[in-house]
Amino acid sequence: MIELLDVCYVRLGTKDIQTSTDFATRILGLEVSESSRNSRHLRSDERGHTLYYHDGDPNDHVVGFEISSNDDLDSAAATLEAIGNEVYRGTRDECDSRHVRDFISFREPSGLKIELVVRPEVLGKRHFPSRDAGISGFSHVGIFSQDCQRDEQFWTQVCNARVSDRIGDVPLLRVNEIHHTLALVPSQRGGLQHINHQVDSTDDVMRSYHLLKEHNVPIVFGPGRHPTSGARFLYFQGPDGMTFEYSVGVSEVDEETYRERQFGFEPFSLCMWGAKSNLDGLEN
Ligand SMILES: O=C(O)c1cccc(O)c1O
Ligand SMILES: [Fe+2]
Repeated sequence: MIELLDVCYVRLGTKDIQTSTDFATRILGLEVSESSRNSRHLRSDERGHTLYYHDGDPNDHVVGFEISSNDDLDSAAATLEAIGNEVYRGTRDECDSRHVRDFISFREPSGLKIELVVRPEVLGKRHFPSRDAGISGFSHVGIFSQDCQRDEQFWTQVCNARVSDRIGDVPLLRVNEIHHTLALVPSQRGGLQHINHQVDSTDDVMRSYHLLKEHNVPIVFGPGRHPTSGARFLYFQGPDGMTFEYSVGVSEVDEETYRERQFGFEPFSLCMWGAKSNLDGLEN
């Protein structure tokens, strides 16, 4: 079994690196930690980077997960190859550009590229974002799934993820004590559905709601509250059509006593305040 410790970064291609950087710093509230002609590393917490933009195809998405050691990386590679996945080992240069000791990559069943990473860099220097959005860190991703039941099996049976809740057949999956690190959202396509950052307070969610509207950033869903994790949330659209979420108050799970719950596939399962969802794959 592959043991995922946490999600550690997202890598996104973009047709316009400057527009994407401006959005990430001036609107979303991240900090540029490294910059080259065709790429930006962006910080949201103590980690060296949690989002990476590079010149390229906006449909090129990668999600990185941390695992604990090189031994675990070798056994993960063997596990994935044994079930028919092609596994790629990162070169020294590729590891250096990610600020990780080692990584492998493969494609999950719906086609999204996943990197399993050992020893991602943490910085002693305090995170100092360019806009005070109240971000406390990168927390979870939604990924599109062409077959939620098949993909849930992959994540739970190969990668040791656990189901915290299901909304219809949409599983919210945890890899540690946080309610979910991964959500599988039905779609014909693969790739990333949304990128979540936690903020400090409901005030931060509401302050951003007004700021985003002032800047004509499309609001996709919210403000609202998820009955599943308990988080107050706001979803909005960033560059290249990517959806970003701010949320606060996501619950933690006691592994010994928690039992997964089944929510109906209906609007109040997504928002207990009654907001209507325009989320791709979760419209109501
Ligand atoms: O936080 C949640 O519970 C949640 C539920 C549905 C979809 C999401 O993106 C979520 O973050
Ligand atoms: Fe989310």
